[in-house]
Amino acid sequence: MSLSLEELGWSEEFERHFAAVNDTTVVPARVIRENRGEYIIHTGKERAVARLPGVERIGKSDSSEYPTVGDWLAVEKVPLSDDYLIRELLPRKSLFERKVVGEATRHQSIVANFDSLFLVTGLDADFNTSRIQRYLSVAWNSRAQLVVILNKADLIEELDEVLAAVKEVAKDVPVHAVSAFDPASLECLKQYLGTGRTVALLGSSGVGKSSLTNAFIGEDRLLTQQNRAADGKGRHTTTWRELSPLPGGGMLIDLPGMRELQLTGEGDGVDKTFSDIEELMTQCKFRNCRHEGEPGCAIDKAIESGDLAVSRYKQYVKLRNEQIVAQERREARDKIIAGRRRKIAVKEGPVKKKIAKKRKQLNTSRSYLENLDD
Ligand SMILES: Nc1nc2c(ncn2[C@@H]2O[C@H](COP(=O)(O)OP(=O)(O)OP(=O)(O)O)[C@@H](O)[C@H]2O)c(=O)[nH]1
Ligand SMILES: [Zn+2]
Repeated sequence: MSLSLEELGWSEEFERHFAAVNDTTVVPARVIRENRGEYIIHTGKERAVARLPGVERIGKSDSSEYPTVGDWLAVEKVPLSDDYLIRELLPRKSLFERKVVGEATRHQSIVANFDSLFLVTGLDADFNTSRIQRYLSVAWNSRAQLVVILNKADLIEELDEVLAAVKEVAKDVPVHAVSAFDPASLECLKQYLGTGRTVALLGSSGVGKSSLTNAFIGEDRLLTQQNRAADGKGRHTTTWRELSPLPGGGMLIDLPGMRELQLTGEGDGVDKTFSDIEELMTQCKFRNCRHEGEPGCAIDKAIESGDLAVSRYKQYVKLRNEQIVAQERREARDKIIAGRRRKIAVKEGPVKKKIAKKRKQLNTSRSYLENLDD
């Protein structure tokens, strides 16, 4: 299938980056799928396979240095072959990464260069606002427009109540209640789509991402592509994820369902998701306030007056603590890597001090929190 570069999401920004590569043997291409180090790209003219040169396949300290779905590349045709060689990874305008399951600190890039990230949850028995807060915290610094999507709106009666509760935690992030089975309800999402725009869907397994994708792409087309992907290399793919063009313009990708999204300790947006609480903390009378009922504690006062919900505060402390632990692990790992690279001892003092300081700021003890009534 032929698609113009603009339809694939090309823009002046990438044009500039591409021009800087300054190599007449390369053409631009977008990664639409990744398969264990093999990339399916689209050049605007054709779909093809692209690979990294042998020497670059290993040895990068962070996986975000490798191309991922959504990336724009400068690629060069391999002589006497249909394949391409990856010459350059163009700078990204947005990136979403997550922690690799089972490994404390390694990151995995998931998708790049998307304009909007749909954080999808289902309005069924599993629904809770804490998960939305977690998703917002993890995704905040992806540099894309975040949108909270409440799917399965057909299942509940007290929709207004739930919407109000979600808007409360989402602050300035738009919230839409939809049903994948009701096309009219999806109209409100068209504003994020259209030619050149890329949308990524993120959410736990079962929230209805595939159903939404089907609704946007059109079931027939998705099935056709799925078959092609499965038989293309004779491989069966269990997790389906490919950047797909939409009939109405724009590109969409359904990210694999994740059980629990974890903070990475770098660039997390807990502070931004809970900016009201961070702001309050600066107003406590004592700079080293533990927020455990000390005189002049602004948190205490806000809880008392009902301006701050205890549940919101508890969720904040939980996510911040998680972030600090992730950060410690990350810093320890970075130190080991740096030490190995330079083969010299790394001074630990300053890092430890920094962590100790951060810890102190969040000293509200577990027992104190547990005794606060929601
Ligand atoms: N009532 C209702 N059910 C829905 C809606 N959207 C999806 N479902 C159902 O929810 C279940 C899960 O939907 P999927 O689209 O497979 O969910 P998913 O998020 O893609 O799940 P994974 O593929 O595991 O990541 C299916 O039984 C769907 O039929 C909706 O808007 N309303
Ligand atoms: Zn305080």
